[in-house]
Amino acid sequence: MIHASNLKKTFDGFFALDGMDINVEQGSVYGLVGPNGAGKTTLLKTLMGVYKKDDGSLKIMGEDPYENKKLKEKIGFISDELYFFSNYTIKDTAKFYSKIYPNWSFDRYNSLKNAFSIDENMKIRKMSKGMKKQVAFWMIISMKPEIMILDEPVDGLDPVARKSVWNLVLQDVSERGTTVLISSHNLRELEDVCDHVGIMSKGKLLLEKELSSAKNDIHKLQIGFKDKIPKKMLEDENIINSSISGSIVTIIVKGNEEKLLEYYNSFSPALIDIISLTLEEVFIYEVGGDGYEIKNIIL
Ligand SMILES: Nc1ncnc2c1ncn2[C@@H]1O[C@H](COP(=O)(O)OP(=O)(O)OP(=O)(O)O)[C@@H](O)[C@H]1O
Repeated sequence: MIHASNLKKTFDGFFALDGMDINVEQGSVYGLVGPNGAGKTTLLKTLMGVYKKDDGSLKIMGEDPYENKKLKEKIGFISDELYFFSNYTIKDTAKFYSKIYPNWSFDRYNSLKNAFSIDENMKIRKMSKGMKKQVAFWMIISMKPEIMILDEPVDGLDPVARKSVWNLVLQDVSERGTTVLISSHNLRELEDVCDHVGIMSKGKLLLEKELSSAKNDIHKLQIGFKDKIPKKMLEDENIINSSISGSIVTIIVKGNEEKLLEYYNSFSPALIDIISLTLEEVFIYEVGGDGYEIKNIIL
């Protein structure tokens, strides 16, 4: 759905995108994580055709987005800075969007009134930052776009509103197969909603992962023995890291959970526990030697 490779974008000779690659498949919810200045907004604005790429290849639904009005009608964008006509009410804003987006649905707009519980006759200029964000979600879901591109979308929303907008987005994904690309500083926020995560730093993608496989591949085991820890057990080549404290060994190991338990149980431990890894830990172990770099980025 979204395919970019070796994408470059400069500002006065500075490479804000410096060989960026990204692949977002249809129906997936892709989280793009990176620190301040990584180039997330520049990427999203290039995808939206707001910026013209300097180099590399970029295709959205097989087309170049730059100055491509027809394509943009199929994409809903929540920018880091929201642009609304401040004198418009929500209702006026909905009418305005209905003329731009051919898939716009007033049925959907009306059905969402309860979900947002903001008076549709309220003027945008009277709204708080969080209320405007909610209006942005109300509009984008009513647009029924094929792709949603969301730049730091839940910044400024309280936890209840966050939960409610994520539910609406995920419901849209499951009902219509919408493709969603979300940028955020917060890996934890994305962990619950995304099926793919890309880590970006200095204009490049460091790592891209499918989350279900990421979490199933690496395990943390705590194994306790009454007597000595059998040395042979630690010769398993899938072990990424191990530490010993008294008669307990903690290991981070790659592989299938059932097979691992079978292997480690064969050493007759007194106890064996599988502890779930956080996504941050998975990424850190995954990049191995570069772990320090990634640690600074995602924690
Ligand atoms: N219009 C611009 N003119 C000049 N430099 C820019 C412009 N937009 C972005 N940059 C530079 O490009 C780099 C990437 O910025 P960008 O806003 O894309 O990062 P980001 O990952 O979205 O950061 P944040 O998380 O802080 O929003 C930064 O060094 C920034 O200073």
